[in-house]
Amino acid sequence: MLGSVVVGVGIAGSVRIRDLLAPLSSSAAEKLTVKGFVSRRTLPEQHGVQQISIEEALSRNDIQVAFVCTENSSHEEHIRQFLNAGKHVCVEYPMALSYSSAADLWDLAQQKGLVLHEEHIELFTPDYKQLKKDIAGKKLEEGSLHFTGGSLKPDFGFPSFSGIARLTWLVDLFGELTVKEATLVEDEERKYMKLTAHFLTKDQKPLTWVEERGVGMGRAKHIHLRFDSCTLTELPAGQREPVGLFMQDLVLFGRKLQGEVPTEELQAEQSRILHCLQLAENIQQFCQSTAA
Ligand SMILES: NC(=O)C1=CN([C@@H]2O[C@H](COP(=O)(O)OP(=O)(O)OC[C@H]3O[C@@H](n4cnc5c(N)ncnc54)[C@H](O)[C@@H]3O)[C@@H](O)[C@H]2O)C=CC1
Ligand SMILES: C=CC1=C(C)/C(=C/c2[nH]c(/C=C3N=C(/C=C4\NC(=O)C(C)=C4C=C)C(C)=C\3CCC(=O)O)c(CCC(=O)O)c2C)NC1=O
Repeated sequence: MLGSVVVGVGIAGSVRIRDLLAPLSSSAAEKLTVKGFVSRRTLPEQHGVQQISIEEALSRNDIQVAFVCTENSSHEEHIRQFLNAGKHVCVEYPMALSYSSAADLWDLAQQKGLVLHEEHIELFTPDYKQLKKDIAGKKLEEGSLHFTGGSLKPDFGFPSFSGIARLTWLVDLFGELTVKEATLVEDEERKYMKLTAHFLTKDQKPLTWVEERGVGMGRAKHIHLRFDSCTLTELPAGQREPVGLFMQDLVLFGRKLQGEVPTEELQAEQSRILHCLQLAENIQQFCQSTAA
């Protein structure tokens, strides 16, 4: 059994505590237990789990794993602390707010012989799984993905990083991309922002990503994907699954801890994650150079 600590008790951290207390039976998630949680606030017990200090979490021998569920701006620092203390880390996406930080963290995990796992629940959603099946083997001519959602606090980072899940979809579906242009429109008073990024695929086909957030905007994704044989204008509705998204991620992390995930799969995942973070950084640079 591996003892774990959950750092940051917001939406994601609370789900992690709940899932660790009731792991999917007969899965690798059952190898994890929860020993405590860390928060900047003083909180009561969460489902019988007690608050501990970060120092205790870092030093206790019965804690071998940390779940980093805080705002994005503090992920890097928390990951570094726990890896340096010899603990495996599962972090909610994005692992860092720059490409070079992420690459450094990965080197550190490798040096220490520890698992560093970045959660990507967007790849487990029924709609995504169905979309991926539906377009398998088709040749993209051009496409767009438009996300809308409520406004985020500033410590979630530049929108190409907080929206890394949309980039992950595009890269997982269409392979490596090149950023051609990106712009950001912001209205701080209205807490509104719209990021538009233009990419080319390896086959030189154009793809557009729009990430739009504002107070009261509903969480939604709109697609327009034109292939050689057909055009998709709506996300397919996938079959709802009995196992929750964060639980599916927990099982994957558990399998990594057990050494059950093949090296090629780990390497492909790491390349995808680093490529997405590189794209996020390129987008940020484009936006900042046009803003200057
Ligand atoms: N909510 C969701 O469905 C999903 C969230 N994520 C990721 O999960 C992470 C957290 O997001 P949410 O839970 O939605 O945000 P949230 O705002 O609900 O929670 C963040 C929590 O971390 C706490 N925190 C911040 N700094 C801390 C520190 N130094 N020590 C201890 N606690 C600290 C805050 O008080 C807050 O409760 C983000 O990285 C996000 O990208 C990823 C996928 C889905
Ligand atoms: C209701 C308020 C609500 C909040 C505050 C919320 C926050 C929230 N959801 C996220 C992702 C996500 N959130 C969900 C799904 C949910 N997440 C949930 O909290 C709930 C109730 C669902 C409903 C099933 C999914 C699937 C992702 C992954 C990215 C995606 O595919 O959109 C993220 C990470 C950044 C991002 O990708 O946008 C945040 C901060 N989600 C919400 O729905």
